[in-house]
Amino acid sequence: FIPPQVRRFFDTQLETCFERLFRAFNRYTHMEVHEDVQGSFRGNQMYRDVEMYLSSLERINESDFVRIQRCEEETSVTFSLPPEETIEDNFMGSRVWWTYHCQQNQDSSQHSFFWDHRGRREYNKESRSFSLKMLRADKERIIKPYLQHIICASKELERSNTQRKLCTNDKYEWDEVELNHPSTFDSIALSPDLKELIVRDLDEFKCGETYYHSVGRAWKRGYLLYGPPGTGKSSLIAAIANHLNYDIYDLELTSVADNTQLKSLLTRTRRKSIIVIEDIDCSLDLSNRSKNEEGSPNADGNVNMGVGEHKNSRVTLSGLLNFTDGLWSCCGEERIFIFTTNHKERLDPALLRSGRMDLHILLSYCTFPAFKVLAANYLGVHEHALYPTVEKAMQHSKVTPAEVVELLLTNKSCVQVALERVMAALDEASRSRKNYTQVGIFSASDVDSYTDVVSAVKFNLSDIKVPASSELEHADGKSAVVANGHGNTNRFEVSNGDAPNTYCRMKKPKKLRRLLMKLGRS
Ligand SMILES: Nc1ncnc2c1ncn2[C@@H]1O[C@H](COP(=O)(O)OP(=O)(O)OP(=O)(O)O)[C@@H](O)[C@H]1O
Ligand SMILES: [Mg+2]
Repeated sequence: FIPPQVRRFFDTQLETCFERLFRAFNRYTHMEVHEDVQGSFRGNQMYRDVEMYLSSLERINESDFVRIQRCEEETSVTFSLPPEETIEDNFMGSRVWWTYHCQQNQDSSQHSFFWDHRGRREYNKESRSFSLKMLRADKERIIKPYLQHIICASKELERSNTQRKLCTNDKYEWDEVELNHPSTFDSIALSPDLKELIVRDLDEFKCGETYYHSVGRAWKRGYLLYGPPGTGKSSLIAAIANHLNYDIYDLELTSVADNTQLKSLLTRTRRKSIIVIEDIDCSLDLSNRSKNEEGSPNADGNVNMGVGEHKNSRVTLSGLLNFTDGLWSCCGEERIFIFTTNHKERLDPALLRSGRMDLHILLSYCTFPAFKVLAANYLGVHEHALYPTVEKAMQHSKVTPAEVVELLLTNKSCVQVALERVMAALDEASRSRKNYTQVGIFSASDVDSYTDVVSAVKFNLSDIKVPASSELEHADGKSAVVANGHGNTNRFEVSNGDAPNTYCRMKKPKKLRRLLMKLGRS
């Protein structure tokens, strides 16, 4: 007998009342994440994030019911929830529960569709969703950071599932190959303190997004790796890339024509990447910013900054500085710059300052702890009767890890022989260090390549600058001889256009002088 309008009014009122009553007693709140989004072909990204995040939770393995799947070409299996199963998660001290729902769509007009890999329209006959349950009291505090945490975790998981790249530049383009370098922090021989320092620094950097932004800095870090050849600089770069799961951009500065090209290349690097410039002192004349900026105009009115064999390159030091810590450094986030060199003293202080090269890492000759790592990796031995002798020899003598590796590798079938070979190499190195002096010969014809020493020789003999710890032995307006005390070759060669600087090791400097005079005459 009640008219429908009145009934409807009471119905809704009653419903609202019951709802309020029910909510007042319900401690939990629920949220839903559906796979499909109306009007979007690409579906709900948050659904995919949740799906990936939940499959990574360790607790999923402990569930009574789980789905196991493996895609073609994948080596690992993934776990997921079957319909109506619930999994618990903890975040910021609170518990939350996720349940997976899957319903058959009865009405075909409700079928959403997606495009398959052949570009065909496929219909979803199921509607899938996750529901999230948490305490009402926790909602305001945790919901935003929790969802953000899921997004970050799923991005990281997606990234770790995709193949990393090693890219190198060809003028404006990056060419990519798969990065499969096996070097890791376990395989690389470094002193334990140094290893710990680097790993800690990398981990802090990786989790430092909020911190970097809060202090107003671009989220990037610079490392300078320096030291003699064969001490593991390139291997360390690969280990860093493997540790962080980043791509490597190996920037070949000598094939970059100018700063515009450099800008174009660097702005097209992806985030989570390491930008490497190997042997930076050889890539370009980066020793002096003021000298570069005042470079002499060439025929087409441009300033030619390159030297020696790289005359075509017009990348300037300031162009590079701008990217490493300047206005352009904020283009692209989460990037690490790594420069390597065998001669740190040749680099401009502007390049070395904190903010550009934040950490200067010296990779030097093999120390005993580093040797033990190599011996464990290559020979599988952790202790040996010869170890104390090797340790003692290493305090007085220098061999590079590359030399040690070679000896261990070629004698891996017999530990005793391998260790004896290493001892012999140490012995040889210590004897030759006592007897020889290394000299560098710089020819006047190579005035472009070795500007500091050579142009001084050519133009003003009294102005010759030699690197610290080196000694000028001889200068005659055509060539200069500089001795620096540690040698790595016992050949004697006279420099020419193809070999602009040549080092030789001589037992008797007097004999060298006589030889030079003879060469001068001929
Ligand atoms: N610290 C190290 N730990 C393990 N292996 C090393 C180490 N240093 C060198 N090696 C071995 O020696 C070889 C040469 O090392 P790497 O190319 O990393 O040296 P580098 O310092 O980059 O030399 P260069 O200055 O000539 O480029 C590598 O194949 C690697 O196996
Ligand atoms: Mg190298």
